[in-house]
Amino acid sequence: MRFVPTAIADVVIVEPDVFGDARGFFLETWQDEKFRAGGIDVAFVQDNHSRSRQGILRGLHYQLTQPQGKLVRVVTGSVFDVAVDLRRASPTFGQWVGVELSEDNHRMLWVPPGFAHGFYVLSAMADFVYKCTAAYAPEDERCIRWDDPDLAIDWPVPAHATPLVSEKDAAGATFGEAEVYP
Ligand SMILES: Cc1cn([C@H]2C[C@H](O)[C@@H](COP(=O)(O)OP(=O)(O)O[C@H]3O[C@@H](C)C(=O)[C@@H](O)[C@H]3O)O2)c(=O)[nH]c1=O
Repeated sequence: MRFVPTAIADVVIVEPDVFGDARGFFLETWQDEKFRAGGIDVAFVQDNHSRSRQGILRGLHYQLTQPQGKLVRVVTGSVFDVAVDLRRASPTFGQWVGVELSEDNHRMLWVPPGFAHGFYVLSAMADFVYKCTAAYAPEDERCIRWDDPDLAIDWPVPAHATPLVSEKDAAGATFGEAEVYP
């Protein structure tokens, strides 16, 4: 299990050991002691699974007073996954990291509390699964537009294509007007 730092401290790529054999493969997706040793010392209270078609973009989501840390991965297909630092006191406030997660690279991304999160589906279909450190609280949920010009996220969207987003996500706030963390 490797814990690979990203350009934003606290956002970590996790590369599990994948044990392939004649039957297929085996990997650990969570192991308390190993993740703690890797700096991810948290307790999870909810697991989620979403399925999306190619071109779908979900995000950028966060919960304001009940922030969720998320350990995210892809079990079918591939996505471009993004975490945005919304901690005003952070030296990387307003910066983002993007990582391709796929069924082939088996990578996970640790998105700590204090970040907005979203992903764009690169494959025909993607099954996205993740663990959360706080329960879903719809009244606490906030959304920043994926294409906010100040964030300037370099989504790998093909020329002349526009990501497909939910009505809720299309109505997201700008980064400038969004409520953020201290
Ligand atoms: C997120 C969530 C949604 N739902 C319901 C509400 C709604 O009817 C339906 C779809 O919800 P949404 O449109 O918010 O789903 P979705 O756009 O997939 O929301 C997710 O996006 C990614 C990027 C994240 O980071 C997650 O934390 C979460 O916000 O599922 C739950 O019951 N529990 C949950 O934890």
